[in-house]
Amino acid sequence: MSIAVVQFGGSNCDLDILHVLKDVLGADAELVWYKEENLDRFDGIVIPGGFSYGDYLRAGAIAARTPIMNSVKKQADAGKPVIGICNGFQVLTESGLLEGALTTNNYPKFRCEPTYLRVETTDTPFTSMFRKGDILSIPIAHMEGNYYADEPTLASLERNGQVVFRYVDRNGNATDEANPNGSRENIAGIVSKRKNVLGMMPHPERASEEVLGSSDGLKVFRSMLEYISSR
Ligand SMILES: NC(=O)CC[C@H](N)C(=O)O
Repeated sequence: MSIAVVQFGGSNCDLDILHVLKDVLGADAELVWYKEENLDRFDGIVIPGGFSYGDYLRAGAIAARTPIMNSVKKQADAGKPVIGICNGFQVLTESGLLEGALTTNNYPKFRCEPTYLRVETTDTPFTSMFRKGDILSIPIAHMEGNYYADEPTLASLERNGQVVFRYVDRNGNATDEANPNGSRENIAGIVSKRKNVLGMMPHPERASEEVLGSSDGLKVFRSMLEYISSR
């Protein structure tokens, strides 16, 4: 089993993801440069956070048009699991692999802070090891993390069980105060209709070891690895 960690010019969470996959979880993973056009040899893909191409135009807009994204789409169509974290989530919406868009935070500054997330569904390759309603402590670090989708899209995401994480307070309530960026319905992460593509703004790789203050994010990667083994 091998996981591809995609690298664009300006990615900056790539090595953190690699560390978690290889050193913390003992998985086989490697960095793959954005010019790569064939990802057939990989069983899963992670698109890490960062500032790909300086966030010019819109965060993720240029990365979405690089050669590797055609191969990411091909692998997603084949049912392989794909996770986009923060800038990776932005790349996935810009590529059309996920619905909606990430817009500028309602308070238009870069925000880097711990958040609480509620697990809304365990019926995905990325959350099977959680329990529904689990409250996780996972930090955010972004300026364009304000999730937007129109009403019909929000309704269908809800109906299909595609909303995976919501921003909540420490008691698990999805209040306005707990929403760090103005995301519609406190949405912090969604999956594709087929559920094998996850986008989330918070950084599970920054909450994957106790020494970092939380290891709540680790089960996202462990769930993905288990899903790959069971395919
Ligand atoms: N940490 C990140 O991936 C940041 C994402 C993006 N550059 C933003 O600020 O919105």
